[in-house]
Amino acid sequence: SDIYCDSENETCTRDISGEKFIFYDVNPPEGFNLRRDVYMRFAIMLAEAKRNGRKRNWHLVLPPWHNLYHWKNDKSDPIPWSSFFDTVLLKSYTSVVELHEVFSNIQELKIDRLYVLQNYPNAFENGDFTEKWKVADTCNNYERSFWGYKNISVKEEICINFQGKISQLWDVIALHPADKHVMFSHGEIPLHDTYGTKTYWDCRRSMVFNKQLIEKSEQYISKYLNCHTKLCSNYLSVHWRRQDFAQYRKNKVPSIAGTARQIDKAIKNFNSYIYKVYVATDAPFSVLRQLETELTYYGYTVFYYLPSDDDIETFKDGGLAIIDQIICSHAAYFIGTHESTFTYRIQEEREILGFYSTTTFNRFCPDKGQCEKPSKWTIVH
Ligand SMILES: C[C@@H]1O[C@H](OP(=O)(O)OP(=O)(O)OC[C@H]2O[C@@H](n3cnc4c(=O)[nH]c(N)nc43)[C@H](O)[C@@H]2O)[C@@H](O)[C@H](O)[C@@H]1O
Repeated sequence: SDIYCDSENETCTRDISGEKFIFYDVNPPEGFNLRRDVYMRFAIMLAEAKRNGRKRNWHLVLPPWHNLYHWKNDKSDPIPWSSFFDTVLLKSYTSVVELHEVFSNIQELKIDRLYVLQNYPNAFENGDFTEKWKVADTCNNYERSFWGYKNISVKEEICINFQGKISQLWDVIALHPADKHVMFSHGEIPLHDTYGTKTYWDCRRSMVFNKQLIEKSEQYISKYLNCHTKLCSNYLSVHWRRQDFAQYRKNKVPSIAGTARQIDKAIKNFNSYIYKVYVATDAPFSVLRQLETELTYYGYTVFYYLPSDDDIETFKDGGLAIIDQIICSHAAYFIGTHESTFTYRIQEEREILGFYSTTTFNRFCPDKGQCEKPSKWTIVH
């Protein structure tokens, strides 16, 4: 009803004059996989309101991937969500738009209100964590980058101390009911209304990777790992997070020899006919080769995805990480890294694929000391 076509020029445009948009941004050092969770919080907030017949004219703007701290190769242009995800499926979950789509009708964007979210100085005032928000007296510095877009500006900035569930943001938005473009910075501060519920998983299932990434990963699985189904039975996969984890969490992650030992033990306990190990890692190549040597000693053949220059150009750091995640998610058995959101997203993917959760919620332990079992976030249909 809001689409107007000009039959002479054979063009159609959408009248967006009555439409309203939520923009959000995330703390710069946060990585790709936490950002995916932050997206879900906003998408669910909007979807749930719409499910209750409210906020029909509201849309969520997908913040482009720009200047991610871990993505050394992708520092220039903002990357749209379609480079990584099937946006048709994202849109089927709730009304989301890419930022470049917002600019299909306008040259410049003035955001009515930018709410800079910030934590309360003491989250447990009086010993309790209570949900609350208020306009803050003092503001933390927030550097506006607008994902590299030079034609975005803000009419007014308001700092909000915030703690608790994301749906409270509707009350914040209600401070200025006439606003059409509202932005939240530090989108990671508000929490999910419910975690691990059907609502969570309905949204999670709509986050399907794009076709090129799926095809590339499936080609690898078929060609090198010799598996031609979704639930492979002939290889084990690991997400071996190193870099800052190996440096700053020494007592939480295993040594290289310890890693190989744990992989061997897991295979012997699970299915001793497996002899292929797929390693997804952010470790430097020399360290990966050391792990390979250890695993070869145990009799395993080690696989990893080494992108060509063309692959790097096409898929970018984000796509290469996703290819690793997809290959891990199809393995007969998976071992991940404790407290890594990269690992969590693989575990979710495996839940969606239908693996037994005993093959999924496994973690590397430190060589010595305590090793509590990983939490199990099993799927709800
Ligand atoms: C402790 C926190 O951990 C958080 O990391 P964590 O949850 O593992 O998960 P991510 O934030 O996604 O990891 C950061 C980035 O590291 C690369 N990376 C990590 N593991 C792999 C892998 O197996 N393969 C490939 N190709 N790339 C990998 C990838 O670019 C990913 O976007 C950090 O984002 C935070 O800054 C903080 O350091």
